[in-house]
Amino acid sequence: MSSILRRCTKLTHSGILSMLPGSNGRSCALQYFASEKRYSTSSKIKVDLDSNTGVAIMQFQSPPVNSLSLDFLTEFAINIEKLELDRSCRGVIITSALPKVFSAGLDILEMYQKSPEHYVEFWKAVQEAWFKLYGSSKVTIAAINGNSPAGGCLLAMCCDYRIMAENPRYSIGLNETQLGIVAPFWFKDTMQNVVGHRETEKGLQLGKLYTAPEALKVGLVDELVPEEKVVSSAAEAMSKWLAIPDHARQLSKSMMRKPTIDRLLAAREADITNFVSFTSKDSIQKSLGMYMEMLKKRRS
Ligand SMILES: CCC/C=C/C(=O)SCCNC(=O)CCNC(=O)[C@H](O)C(C)(C)COP(=O)([O-])OP(=O)([O-])OC[C@H]1O[C@@H](n2cnc3c(N)ncnc32)[C@H](O)[C@@H]1OP(=O)([O-])[O-]
Repeated sequence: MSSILRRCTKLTHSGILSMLPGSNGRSCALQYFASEKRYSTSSKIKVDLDSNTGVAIMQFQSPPVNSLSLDFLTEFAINIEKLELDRSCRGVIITSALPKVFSAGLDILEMYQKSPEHYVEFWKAVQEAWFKLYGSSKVTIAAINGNSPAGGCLLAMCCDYRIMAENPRYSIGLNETQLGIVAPFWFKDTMQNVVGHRETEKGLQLGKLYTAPEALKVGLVDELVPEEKVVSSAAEAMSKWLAIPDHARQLSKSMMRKPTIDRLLAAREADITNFVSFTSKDSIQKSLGMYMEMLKKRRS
C-alpha cells in the first residue's frame, strides 16, 4: 500500500507550482475517508482538520524522536498532498506529539549501510516531501515544541511562519557538518531564504544548532512562546494569515518560492546521483557510524 502511494505522490505536483502559468498541475486521485475531524489514520502522523476554521493540525507521532524515515517521509508527502487537494483546508499547523522533540531530522539509519537503490528511493522521498511542503499553497505554520536539527529544521523552514517553545535547551539548525555530511544546495537555499546569506554561511559551515533565543535573534524562528502555548499561538498566528485573501497570498508565495523550487526541479536527478555517490563513500559511512555511536553513548 505504502509503495503504491509512494508511486502516486511521485506523479503529482499540485500546490503553488500548479498555480503558475505553464505549470502542469496533475493531481493524483488519492482516496481517503475524512470523518468530520480526523483526517488521517497513518501511524506516524496524525492529521485533524477543523471544518469550521479550515485549519489542519498535523502531529508527528513517531517515537522515539520523529526521525524522517522513508515511511515517515512518504506518509508526510501523502498527507500534505491530500490537504493541498482539499478545498476546505486553508492552513496547516505542523507540530510534534512527542515530548522534547519536533523532529530529529533524516533517519540516519536510512543512510547507513544500505544499498545504492535504497539511497535513491530514500532521497527521492526527501525531495518529494520538500516539494510538497515548500510548494504548498496553504498557509503553513511550524509549531516547534522541541529539538529540531537538520531535516527537522528543514521542514520548519519550509513553513510560512515558525513559532518555537522558549525553552533554551531546545535547538534548531542545519547541523549536517557535525555529522561529517553536507546539506544539499536546496537545504541551503531554503535556509538562505529565511535568514539570509551571511547567517546561512556561518550556520552551515559550523553545523550550528541555534538555541531557541539565538534562533529568534537571527530570524530562524519568528516567535518564542511558553511551551504549552506553542500550538495555540500557532492557531492565533494562522488566523492573521487567513485574514488575507487566499488568491493574493498564494500568488505572492509562489512568486517568492518558484525560483528555489525550479532550481531543484532542474537538478533533481543530478541531486539524487550526488547524494547516492556521496553517501556510499566509505569515509561518509564511517562518519555516520561514529555519529550513531556518539548518540548511543550520550544516552547511556
Ligand atoms: C545529505 C543529508 C542531509 C542530512 C540531513 C539530516 O537530517 S541528518 C540527521 C541529523 N540529525 C541529528 O543530528 C539529530 C541527532 N539526534 C539528537 O540530537 C537527539 O536524538 C535529539 C536532540 C533529537 C533528541 O534527544 P533525546 O535525548 O530525546 O533522544 P536520544 O538522543 O536519546 O535518541 C533516542 C534514540 O533515537 C536515535 N536517534 C536520534 N536521532 C536519530 C536520527 N536522526 N536518525 C536515527 N536515529 C536517531 C538515537 O540513536 C537513540 O536510539 P537508541 O539509543 O534508543 O537506539
